[in-house]
Amino acid sequence: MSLRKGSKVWAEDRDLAWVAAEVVDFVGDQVQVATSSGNKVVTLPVKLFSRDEDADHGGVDDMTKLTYLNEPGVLDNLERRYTLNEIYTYTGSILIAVNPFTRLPHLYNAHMMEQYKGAPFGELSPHVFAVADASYRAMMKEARSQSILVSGESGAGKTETTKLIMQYLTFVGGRAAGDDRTVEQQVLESNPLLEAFGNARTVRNDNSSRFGKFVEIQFDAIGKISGAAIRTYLLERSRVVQITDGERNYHCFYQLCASGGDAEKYKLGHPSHFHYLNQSKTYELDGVNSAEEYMKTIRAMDIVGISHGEQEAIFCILAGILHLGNIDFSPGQEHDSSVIKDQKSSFHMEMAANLFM
Ligand SMILES: Nc1ncnc2c1ncn2[C@@H]1O[C@H](COP(=O)(O)OP(=O)(O)OP(=O)(O)O)[C@@H](O)[C@H]1O
Repeated sequence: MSLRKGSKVWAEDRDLAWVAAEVVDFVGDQVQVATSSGNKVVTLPVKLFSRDEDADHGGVDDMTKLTYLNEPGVLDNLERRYTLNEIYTYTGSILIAVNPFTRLPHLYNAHMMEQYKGAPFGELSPHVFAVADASYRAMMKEARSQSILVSGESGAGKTETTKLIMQYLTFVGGRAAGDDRTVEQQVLESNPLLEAFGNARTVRNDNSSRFGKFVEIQFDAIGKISGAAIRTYLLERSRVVQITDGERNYHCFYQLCASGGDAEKYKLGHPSHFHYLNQSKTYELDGVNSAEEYMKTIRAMDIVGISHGEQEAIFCILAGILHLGNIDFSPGQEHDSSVIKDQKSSFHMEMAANLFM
């Protein structure tokens, strides 16, 4: 990059990451810049990046249209768009989504899905439906499987984005609604189910997926959904027995504790009574009712075809785990031996043993 007095640049900033600046002088092999925040900074030329002073106020919808494709330019463009609630931006065929942390229902309704259906990629505003549609069309045209990779740091919005992609694909590949247990309904209901058993509150995300997943949706020759398979990877198992303050165990445990009759049946109560849940004092999630979530989990199990017998077996295991966590031991008479500590521990041991039978 060739610099001269008056060159518009981006300079590093400890608080803002990057700040707009202008070259005012040269000091030996260093450059002095005046930043938009009113500071004068002396730095090496390699630490400065060209800045487009005439950048569109609202940003550009594809990063490839930026005059200078550098990190500060990209971040500035995303910020300009985000301020206007434009959370999606392309970089060629890649879609960048910035988490809005607020519901934007107008972006995802049936009307929007209809709009993106069959529209050439890039013709409409950047959108996750456009990516899903492009892969659906490519599959139909080339008769070959397509993959969509969703990546980002924790809390970036991968789970929500994946659900939107699945929603769109079931929209374009669904059949006229019949009963509740169509393949597309089963595909969609797999989400609340996986989230109940594999998602938990972390310090970064109230609904953090603690596993990876590969979702496969199969289509027939005319583009209708014919089947689906979901493979999960690397569930964070240690969370079942150990959680840090501010975080939670898997949602399913709190749901079962709030289930009313079922909780009584398994001799459960408030999460604060169970060691595997009370290591953290966070029991509730903002805007989430565990009893209602329990009903949703049961409904999802029904729809994906988990029998009532299997459901009961699953809940017995969950309750058994909670009881198991409440068993305490104390040193026994013999060297290196242990005995059940007290009546309470005996009760939980008996419960766990019965539930695991
Ligand atoms: N498109 C969106 N519209 C509205 N809210 C969103 C959107 N994407 C993400 N969010 C919000 O951000 C939260 C975190 O998103 P999400 O769980 O999808 O992140 P993630 O990348 O899957 O995180 P993790 O890796 O921890 O599982 C969601 O619970 C939701 O509140």
